[in-house]
Amino acid sequence: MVSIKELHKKFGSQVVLDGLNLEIQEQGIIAVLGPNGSGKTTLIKSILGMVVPEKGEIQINNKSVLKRWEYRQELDYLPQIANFPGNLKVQELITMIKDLRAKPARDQQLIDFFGLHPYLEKKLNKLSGGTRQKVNLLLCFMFDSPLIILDEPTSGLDPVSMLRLRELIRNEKEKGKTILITSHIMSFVEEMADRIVFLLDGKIYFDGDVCQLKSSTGQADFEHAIAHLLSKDHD
Ligand SMILES: Nc1ncnc2c1ncn2[C@@H]1O[C@H](COP(=O)(O)OP(=O)(O)OP(=O)(O)O)[C@@H](O)[C@H]1O
Repeated sequence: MVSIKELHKKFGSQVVLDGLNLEIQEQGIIAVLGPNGSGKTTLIKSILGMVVPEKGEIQINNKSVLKRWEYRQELDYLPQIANFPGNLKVQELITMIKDLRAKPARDQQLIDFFGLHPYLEKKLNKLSGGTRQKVNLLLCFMFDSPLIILDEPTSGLDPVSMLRLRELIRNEKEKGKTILITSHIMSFVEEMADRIVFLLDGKIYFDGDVCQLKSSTGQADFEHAIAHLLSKDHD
């Protein structure tokens, strides 16, 4: 589904991606982890065509994505920070995104699911951070694309909403989708991820499941295993 070969990206003199290779051919949940600034968002934005790499190749469904935008119709994206105009009302935003994408949408179902009815006529800049995130999740999940990319989906959510999000992601996985997630919430990653991809020094430093991560780092619990990988950053 996603094939990335020898991807290089610099910002000025700062090398962020340094010949990164990644193959995602399976369905399920893939967590992209790494220290702050390791390039997770840059990798995601490269897949989306929002960051243009200097070198390398990204293919989705065996087609190169560079300067071809149609493939975006087949993916749903939750940005880390969504900057919509603050004076738009929630319902106006939902309608605008539906008009732009022109695909069938299950907005009503997700409005019920996240309890967003009381906020539909409120302006975005009047919402709490968590409610705004629920709106962002609705915008992402209301279309039915086979590839879903979630940059920090848990951001600002209370425990009940976190449970809802887990349920939503699991349902999408059961439909046979591929879901790429970045998160700093390790309990969430441990519970949800089928595969962990850990970025360090512009490359994939670890690629495997939670059990393999624990055994390869010699750590019994997940947070310590991740901390062990992070400590390599300072060697
Ligand atoms: N548009 C840009 N211009 C200049 N530098 C950038 C730009 N985008 C990202 N960077 C730099 O590239 C590096 C990687 O950033 P990126 O956001 O991909 O990291 P990340 O792994 O997602 O970090 P975090 O865990 O903090 O979200 C950082 O040092 C960042 O400052």
